[in-house]
Amino acid sequence: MQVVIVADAEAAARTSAAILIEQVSNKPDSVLGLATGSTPLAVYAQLVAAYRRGAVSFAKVSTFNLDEYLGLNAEHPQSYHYYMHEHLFAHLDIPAQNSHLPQGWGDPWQAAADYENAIQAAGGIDLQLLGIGRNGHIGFNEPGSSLASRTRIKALTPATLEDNQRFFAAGEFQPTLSITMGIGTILEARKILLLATGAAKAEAVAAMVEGPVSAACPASALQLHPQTILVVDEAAAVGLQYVDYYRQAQREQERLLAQRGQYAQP
Ligand SMILES: O=P(O)(O)OC[C@H]1O[C@](O)(CO)[C@@H](O)[C@@H]1O
Repeated sequence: MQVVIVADAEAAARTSAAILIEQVSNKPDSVLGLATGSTPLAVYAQLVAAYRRGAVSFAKVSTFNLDEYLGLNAEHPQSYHYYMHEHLFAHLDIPAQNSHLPQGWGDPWQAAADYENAIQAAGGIDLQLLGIGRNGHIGFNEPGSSLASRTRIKALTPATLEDNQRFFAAGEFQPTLSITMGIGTILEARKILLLATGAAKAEAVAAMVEGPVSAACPASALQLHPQTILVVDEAAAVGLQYVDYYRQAQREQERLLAQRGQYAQP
């Protein structure tokens, strides 16, 4: 896993957006895996800004989101369909039919199977953007999830329900079930970019990077993925034991890339 430590949440969003833009510039018909939650919001704002200044086009891109609540329709303000439309899709040139989210209504078993098929039919995900829950979840794969799991229904833990309670009004229906890509599904993405910021994520980040590969921390499964980049700010990196090494490796990587540029000169 490549660990990139940057100063703050703003720098983390900038770095992550640059990676996504590079992906789309290199492969305009990229299939992107997208995430929700508070963390990616600043990344999406950067993508919208880049699109508006003409730096990138998403006209050929397809997207697949990680997850959705069960029991909310696409118009519900807390649904991830609504979130993605509000924060990203309404502001970019992605054709509407190219954006996919798991369906939180109707037959969820059928929706899960259809979602897996749609990802396959699109040729698989080129770059998957992820956040991480305080309990180490990715998507809604809560602790205890099979590391080989596929898109399916998943019950939310009390910790996740509590974390997400702030988005629902008092007395409003808050879903306790979700439909989420599985960990096996996520691991099939060709590249993975996980973004984590703030002190509340430090423990989960340490477990993901330096703990054992274990269903107790679903994000630790990313240790098995050959092309994962983790972008963290200083606050989320405080629990990492080998932080000096990650910084050194980052410097070496930059030096090598600069050299490669030199060798590429005619
Ligand atoms: O970025 P936040 O709001 O801390 O959310 C943490 C995680 O919880 C989820 O929203 C649940 O799907 C993830 O997508 C996200 O990475």
